[in-house]
Amino acid sequence: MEVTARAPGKIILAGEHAVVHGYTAVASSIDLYTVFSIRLRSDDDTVKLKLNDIGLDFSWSVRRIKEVLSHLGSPFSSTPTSCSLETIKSLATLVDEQSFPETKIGLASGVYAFLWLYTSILGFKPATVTVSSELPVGAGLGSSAAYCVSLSAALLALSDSVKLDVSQKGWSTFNESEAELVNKWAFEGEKIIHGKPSGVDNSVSTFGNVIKFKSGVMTRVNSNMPLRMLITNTKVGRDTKALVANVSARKSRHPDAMCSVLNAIEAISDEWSTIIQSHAVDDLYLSANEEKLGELMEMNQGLLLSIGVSHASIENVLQTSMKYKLASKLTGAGGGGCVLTLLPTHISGEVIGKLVEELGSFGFQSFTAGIGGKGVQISFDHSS
Ligand SMILES: Nc1ncnc2c1ncn2[C@@H]1O[C@H](COP(=O)(O)OP(=O)(O)OP(=O)(O)O)[C@@H](O)[C@H]1O
Ligand SMILES: C[C@@](O)(CCO)CC(=O)[O-]
Ligand SMILES: [Mg+2]
Repeated sequence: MEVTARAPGKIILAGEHAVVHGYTAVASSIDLYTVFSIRLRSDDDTVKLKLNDIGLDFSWSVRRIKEVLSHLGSPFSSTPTSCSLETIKSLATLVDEQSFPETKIGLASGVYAFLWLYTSILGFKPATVTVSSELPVGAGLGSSAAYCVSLSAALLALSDSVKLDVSQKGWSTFNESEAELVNKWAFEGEKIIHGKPSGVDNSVSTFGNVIKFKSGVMTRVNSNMPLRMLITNTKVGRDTKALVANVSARKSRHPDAMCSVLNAIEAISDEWSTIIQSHAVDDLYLSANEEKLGELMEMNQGLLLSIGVSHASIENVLQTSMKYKLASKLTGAGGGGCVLTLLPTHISGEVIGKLVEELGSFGFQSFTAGIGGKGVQISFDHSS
């Protein structure tokens, strides 16, 4: 039997970085998914990992993984546990033995997260594991969270901690407490990749839709607005862990100024969630609200610039969209990656086409995605 789990990426509508420091953010899932498939094997004694998006394959013998990790007493699938620094060093040994290419070394933490979640949840069972994603990796759309959530979901589906109806056909969802367990394990994986994640990305990937997130607590937001965003990938590579660490360093150098900025960001997030929950009584009301959201995005972007996470490529997208009187902000950790441009209902397809073309002339890639769909889902294939 093969188990497949898929988890969505996300956009942060307001509040990235501030949320790491206990201030509110608002985020939404998007209909682009990361998919993990796991097939347990009895004919082989290896754990094989195929990372299709980054073109890397790994194969560890179960004996070797046990040698390095069995003292930890795994599996402990019902008790999400943090990976210690010492264990990360052991995981690095397992990865180094497979001669990780130097040029892709930034991606190694994802493999550490895989090994940690795999052995903690399933123990030492041979399997072939494959991942592929519709999300750009490391571009602000929550690829790391979608990776950790879909992996945790597939592993838990094979563990004793979750009892699913494996005869179900097609995609099915977890119940609330199972989803909570998936989310907690995914957070442990995110910690290995990010260093200090707030938990917003794994929560929105697990539960889907629009959420508000503050100090580790998620609140569902019932959005009543037809939101449309153009997502532009500047294709400038960046690393969430480094950007989050830089903001923390700036906060310790300028605690008062940073506190004011982060409070201002929280006010923007709160206003965002109030506006999208309100019911538009007519077109005039809707376009007034769209205008307000555009202004909030401009203000949020200005504050993100002030905390040092914008980038020349992001500013380029802002300037270009401004020519079309459209508001934009970075999404996710910034430093490159993706930018959101609000597409109000009145804007014509022709204008959007021109903007996309102009952004394309800089080498950027723009696309739209469905906003606010389902969270993590699971399916079982008995055909082999
Ligand atoms: N499909 C994938 N295959 C392999 N590794 C992945 C995949 N998706 C994510 N990763 C891991 O996640 C890391 C990227 O995470 P990072 O947090 O830097 O960016 P992001 O999650 O896309 O953006 P943000 O956190 O700003 O939303 C990669 O370096 C890799 O370790
Ligand atoms: C930059 C950040 O706020 C959002 C990344 O999508 C980090 C986090 O919340 O973990
Ligand atoms: Mg991430």
